[in-house]
Amino acid sequence: MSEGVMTRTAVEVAGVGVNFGGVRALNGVSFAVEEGRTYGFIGPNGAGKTTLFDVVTGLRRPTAGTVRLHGADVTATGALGRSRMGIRRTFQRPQVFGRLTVLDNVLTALEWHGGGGGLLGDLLALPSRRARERERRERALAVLERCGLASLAGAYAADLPIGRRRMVELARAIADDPSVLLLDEPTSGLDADQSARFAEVIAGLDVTILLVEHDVGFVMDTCERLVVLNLGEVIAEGAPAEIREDPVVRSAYLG
Ligand SMILES: Nc1ncnc2c1ncn2[C@@H]1O[C@H](COP(=O)(O)OP(=O)(O)OP(=O)(O)O)[C@@H](O)[C@H]1O
Repeated sequence: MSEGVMTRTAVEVAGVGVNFGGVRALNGVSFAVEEGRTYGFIGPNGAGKTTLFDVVTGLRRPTAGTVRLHGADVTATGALGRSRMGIRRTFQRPQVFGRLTVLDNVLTALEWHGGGGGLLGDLLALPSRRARERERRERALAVLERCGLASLAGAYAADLPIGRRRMVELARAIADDPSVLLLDEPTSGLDADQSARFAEVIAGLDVTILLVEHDVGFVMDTCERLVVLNLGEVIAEGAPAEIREDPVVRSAYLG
């Protein structure tokens, strides 16, 4: 980023804490992710990465601290409200609608934008309604193409192996141009080709990305900045090359 160019913050977490009974899953966690950047969150099992994603997406209310999305304080805003602000997420275990086809999984993401005319529009099969449906379908098919899923459009999501289900989940998450995308262990269960495709798809998006990943090679290649968590606290933040050399990170995580 050249000097004088204004950068805006997409996600800002300040002093966040989460307690589960006696367990401090997060403690005093702070960081800010600039718009359009890709940040990786790494750390050993139980470091608090998924809990942090739950806090950012509104699935869990922190016991301390604040969360800002595009500058607005959303600490008290639920997951649906944050979703309306353009935040999307994929999960450690891919969440797809197993009884829907791959195409319908993606269409569900576009459905809520409204089709014009409501129920009456459906009953009367208004031309505006049909045009809108066609537009959505084309858009969904384009996303499937981009994710290498075009030939599977008619397959039921439940019948797909995990790598494909991950791609379906990604396709659904990016279908309506989110502003912030959180990916929880996106390459888990993917083979090398699928991981490369995944990296290619997300590199082509105009979106702020936060990703949790155990595949250190993938993280180092994909992310512009890394935040390292250990026992619920941020122990380092920096560019991948700096993190690789950080002695504290090496002893806690990289070995
Ligand atoms: N619902 C819960 N109830 C009680 N403790 C929990 C709950 N969820 C997480 N924890 C605890 O909080 C800590 C952080 O867990 P979290 O799943 O966020 O870590 P993580 O970094 O995502 O781990 P992993 O890499 O294994 O997915 C752990 O000690 C975990 O056991």
